[in-house]
Amino acid sequence: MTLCYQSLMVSEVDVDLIERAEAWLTDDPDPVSRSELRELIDRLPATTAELRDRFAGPLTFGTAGLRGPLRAGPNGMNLAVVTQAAAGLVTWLGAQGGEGPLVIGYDARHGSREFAERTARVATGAGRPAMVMPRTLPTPVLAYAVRALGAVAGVMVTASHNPPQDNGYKVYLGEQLGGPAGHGAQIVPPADAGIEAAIRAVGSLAAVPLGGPGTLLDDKIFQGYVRSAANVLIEGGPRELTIAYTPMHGVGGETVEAAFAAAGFAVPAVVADQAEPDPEFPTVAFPNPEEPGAMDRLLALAGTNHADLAIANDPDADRCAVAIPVAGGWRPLRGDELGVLLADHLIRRGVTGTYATTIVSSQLLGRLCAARGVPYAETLTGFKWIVRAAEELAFGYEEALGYCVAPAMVRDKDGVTAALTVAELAAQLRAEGRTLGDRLDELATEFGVHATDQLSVRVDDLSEIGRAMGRARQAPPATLLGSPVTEIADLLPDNDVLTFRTAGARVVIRPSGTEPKLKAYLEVVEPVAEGDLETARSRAAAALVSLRGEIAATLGV
Ligand SMILES: O=P([O-])(O)O[C@H]1O[C@H](COP(=O)(O)O)[C@@H](O)[C@H](O)[C@H]1O
Ligand SMILES: [Mg+2]
Repeated sequence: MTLCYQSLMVSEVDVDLIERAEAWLTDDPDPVSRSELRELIDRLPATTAELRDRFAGPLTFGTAGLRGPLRAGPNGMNLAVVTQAAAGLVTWLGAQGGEGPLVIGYDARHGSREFAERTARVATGAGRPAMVMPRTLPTPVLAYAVRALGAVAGVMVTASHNPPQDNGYKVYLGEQLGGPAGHGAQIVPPADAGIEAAIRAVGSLAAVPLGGPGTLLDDKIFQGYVRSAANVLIEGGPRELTIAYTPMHGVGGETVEAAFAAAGFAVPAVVADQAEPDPEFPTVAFPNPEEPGAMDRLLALAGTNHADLAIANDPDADRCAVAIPVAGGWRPLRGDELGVLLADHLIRRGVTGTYATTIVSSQLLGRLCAARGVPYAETLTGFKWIVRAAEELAFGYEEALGYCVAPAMVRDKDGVTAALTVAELAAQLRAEGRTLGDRLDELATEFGVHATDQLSVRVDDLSEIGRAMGRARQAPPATLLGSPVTEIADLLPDNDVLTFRTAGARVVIRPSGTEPKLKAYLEVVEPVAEGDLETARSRAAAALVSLRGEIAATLGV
């Protein structure tokens, strides 16, 4: 290859970079990506940093699959990367002796459908049957389909709640390769590393055979999901409830409406300008119900309608956020609050099996389970771990607004069945003249106020996260909120997770596996003296504010 790019200014490293970029470009099946890279090369050295970033490494399976910005090169989501990922996946499935079809779903993001179709053609090209979802549908419908269709594996093209410029690739295994607890769950080690190795071993993309489009699934899969979702609830229970809902410009709307109708609820009022899928997510800064302001339109609608409950899904509808009416407005529940409400509800309903959450979620679930004598388990962050906590899983949740209320139906978090179950609980309480807030008060009085918060730092430069973690490791706090730190637990080298504990507080710090963010999960526990919940709540709230400041100082952020 002749290199003539302003040779005086191009260093040795850049020569290597240009060679890699040229090689990738030549093999890239997408003309738009090719011209994007060509332009970056042509504009060197001004584009050195950008080009380096594009080739900094391949995307890897993080907390929830491959995820990254839509852009050309190995460190982005594009047709070349998807072709390679699909080819690696089907090779690995074959090498493992996996039998059965690959089922493929997609959300409404830019590129999602094209990536799903490409995945199907790579599968059929390798002789593996492919089944493609009939239209844009929620992630939990794909996770359901992996189980319901006896698939060898599943792929969901989605970047969930990430910004519009991102996309991603979630991979699920069927029972044969995933085992009973991993049947229809997202991949974990060693499968993820095995698949990554197979992806790296894919040679020229031009040599990857492309077959037909696979089988387009009909509406039966959707109807099957809706029926099963409605069956998660107790038939004939109270259904009187006014609900406001938003799919947040994502794909949850149709499924939620159908599931609520099938379960006997009145169809929720939907935020009109967020009802249809829109890859630009035009009315929200980030389409993530955890982000400030994302639920504003929902809460306005809930207020106008005098709703009992406001529910939001994230754009791929595997998360569920809930807000409840309080004096003078609406209060979004934290994931930990809804998690313990749902667990408490299922325990009362007599649902047996293990109740699970993650090490970054509230400690209240463990205390509730101990008091009620039900099995409890804790796992690393991510639903791929939660659902494997036990084969006989009753329920799993994580603080990041994820809930699995029906593990025999969907072995992943499911924002639709979670919405139905919280509606069932709210309707039941309403029939008794009580509210979700009342149940939270009872639980806090019994177990103490478990107040949680998250310090989340978004970075432009990923190395900032490593530096902040380094500072916390080198100079951990001796005290927090005036109490001695009694335990420092570091999960390195296996997991980049650091925990500090005092008598009344716990802090867990880790980098996000899905976004360029550092996350510190804060919890303070404040006993309720003589039934004075208000005092305990305000103490806990003040303590959280101080703890946030102390941890920010420890991290230097
Ligand atoms: O994006 P989703 O809705 O699929 O959610 C994904 O990301 C969340 C945040 O992960 P992290 O803290 O590593 O960014 C995880 O808790 C969740 O289990 C995972 O499925
Ligand atoms: Mg999601």
